[in-house]
Amino acid sequence: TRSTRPQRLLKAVQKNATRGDPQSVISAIDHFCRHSEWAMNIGDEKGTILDSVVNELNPEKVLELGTYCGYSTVRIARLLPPGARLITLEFNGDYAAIARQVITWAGLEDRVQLVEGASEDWIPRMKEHFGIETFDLVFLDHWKDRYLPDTKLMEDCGLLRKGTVLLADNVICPGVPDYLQYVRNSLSYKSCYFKSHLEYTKAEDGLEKSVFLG
Ligand SMILES: CCCNc1ncnc2c1ncn2[C@@H]1O[C@H](/C=C/CNC(=O)c2cc(-c3ccc(F)cc3)cc(O)c2O)[C@@H](O)[C@H]1O
Ligand SMILES: [Mg+2]
Repeated sequence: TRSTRPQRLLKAVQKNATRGDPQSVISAIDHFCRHSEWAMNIGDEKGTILDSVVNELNPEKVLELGTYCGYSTVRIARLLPPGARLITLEFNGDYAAIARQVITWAGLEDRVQLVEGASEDWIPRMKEHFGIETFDLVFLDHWKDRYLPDTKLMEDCGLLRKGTVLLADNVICPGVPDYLQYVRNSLSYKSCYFKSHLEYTKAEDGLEKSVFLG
């Protein structure tokens, strides 16, 4: 049967990227998505905004919701100090299998914990299962109608501390209106919008950075 797009993306990484070189993995995926097949990675333009937020925060504990093929996982993990940890949640087994191989090709498996499961099942288990008290950074890039319920769940589970940053992809395209309204109007967040473009296109999209005020 025909291969899937994530399988073809992985092949492109294994063909064009150097093992242990995260930047070459990022470039190989961006080249594949620009010249072969579009895929819903954050991409190079929004990716540089993600990079700047990670570099500014220097986070020890990072949570990613929605791994997909592991592109943003590699972007984040490559900037983390060796002692830091990135937990990424992915409930589609096929995507998780691809992402594991992309992360390993980049040589970042020691900093990344990919959990195959749904965010709503695993957010409540972060403390007892991973010994995580609070996160320094959360990157939201999963189903758009899940950003708001999962944010409220993280609040309820005490996973956010004063200063925790939520960074959300796609706040314009496909859009997350209920989430945006919440973080922009809640007294518990200081929110700002980083205007950019939908990955590999000229369409407008952007990231919303929201600091939890406790
Ligand atoms: C139980 C559901 C909620 N919990 C979840 N827990 C764990 N993983 C979850 C997940 N939801 C979804 N996922 C996974 O996240 C990923 C989903 C991402 C959804 N992203 C998008 O729809 C998206 C879509 C676009 C897009 C934009 C324009 C367009 F014309 C077409 C698509 C661009 C993006 O950057 C996107 O991120 C998948 O790998 C999925 O299996
Ligand atoms: Mg996205």
